[in-house]
Amino acid sequence: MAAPVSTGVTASENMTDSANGPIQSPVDGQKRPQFGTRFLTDPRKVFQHNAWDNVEWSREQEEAAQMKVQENSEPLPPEKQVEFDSRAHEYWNDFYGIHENRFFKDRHWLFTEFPELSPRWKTAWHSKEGACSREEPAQSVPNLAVSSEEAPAAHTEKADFPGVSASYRILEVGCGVGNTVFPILKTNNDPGLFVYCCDFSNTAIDLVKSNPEYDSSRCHAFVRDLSDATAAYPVPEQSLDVIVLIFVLSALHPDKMQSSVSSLARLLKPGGVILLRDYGRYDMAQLRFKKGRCLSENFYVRGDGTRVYFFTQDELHELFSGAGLEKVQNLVDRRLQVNRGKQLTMYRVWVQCKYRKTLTRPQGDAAHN
Ligand SMILES: C[S@@+](CC[C@H](N)C(=O)[O-])C[C@H]1O[C@@H](n2cnc3c(N)ncnc32)[C@H](O)[C@@H]1O
Repeated sequence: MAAPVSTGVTASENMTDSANGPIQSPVDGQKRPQFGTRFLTDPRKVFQHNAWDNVEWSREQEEAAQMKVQENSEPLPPEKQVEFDSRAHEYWNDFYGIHENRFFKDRHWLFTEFPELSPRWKTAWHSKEGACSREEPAQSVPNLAVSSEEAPAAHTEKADFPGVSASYRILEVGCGVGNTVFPILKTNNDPGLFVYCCDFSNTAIDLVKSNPEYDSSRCHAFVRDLSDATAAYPVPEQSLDVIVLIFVLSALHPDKMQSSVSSLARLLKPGGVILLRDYGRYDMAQLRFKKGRCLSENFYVRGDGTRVYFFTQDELHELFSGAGLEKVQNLVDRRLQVNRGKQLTMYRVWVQCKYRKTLTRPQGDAAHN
């Protein structure tokens, strides 16, 4: 079944439901309790529901997608590429100027998929598989990560460090207007929590700061270009427990992804994790790009000037392991969305990753054995 084709894709069309579709996949043996309830076993019944979980792709479907991408892989000329790169933040400013905070919806899946954002979560390293343990309450878990006091203040003076007394620090990069940040602040009432969030769109950050739920005693929003690996963050290296990347890495030029991920990895405490959810290869949004929108392989510019890359699991693994992080989770989430009225089928593909900074265990610490 072919994905529907539209003309003149803009960020708003292209990203509809991108982050809101429930996630299901039993990949990696991870238990994912909320999702995975509806499987399409009889293709004749496809229009009986709005969505199907964990959809298998046939080889023919994969090959057809590959061919469609191939047909539309002629890159735009270099001067256009440079313009889209140098003015990237302006295109996003325009996007938020138009949509303000009405576009991206809050995510109900956030805490089931990423319990690291929930209250009482601590970076824990003692589960048998070596993966983060979501069940362990904070009190029973040795917090092996270095504290902010011990962490080297590489980029910032301690006096300038918002949230210096916090015991759990989350940074969201590419936070937009706060559709992840505000649910975290609302749901996670841990008094030790501090949330940093940044975006290179100053329009988006102004909207975050003007939100009545913005509380500067618990949160610090700032403008920052992720792709500028030399620019400073207002936190010391090795001071963050969690970094969240939701549909943002895909907006960067592929050449800048590795240095960007590596600069983020330096901010993580040993034991800290990067959580990512982003577009997967052959997602409907990729297949519906028209000719003349391709920038380089699997990288496109939308009608409104914003850009998007479509990842494979392997590429993300390379990026995170290239930054010295180890895999906790790397899965692909394939979902079939159905427009019953128009009898359209839409194959969505997302990738979800958790990568952590290896813990360097202090010598002679029995708690770690
Ligand atoms: C698809 S939106 C996702 C927004 C938000 N994470 C969400 O899911 O609601 C991508 C966001 O990344 C931001 N962004 C794109 N490139 C960026 C960069 N180089 N540095 C920082 N933010 C960037 C955009 O301004 C936009 O807010």
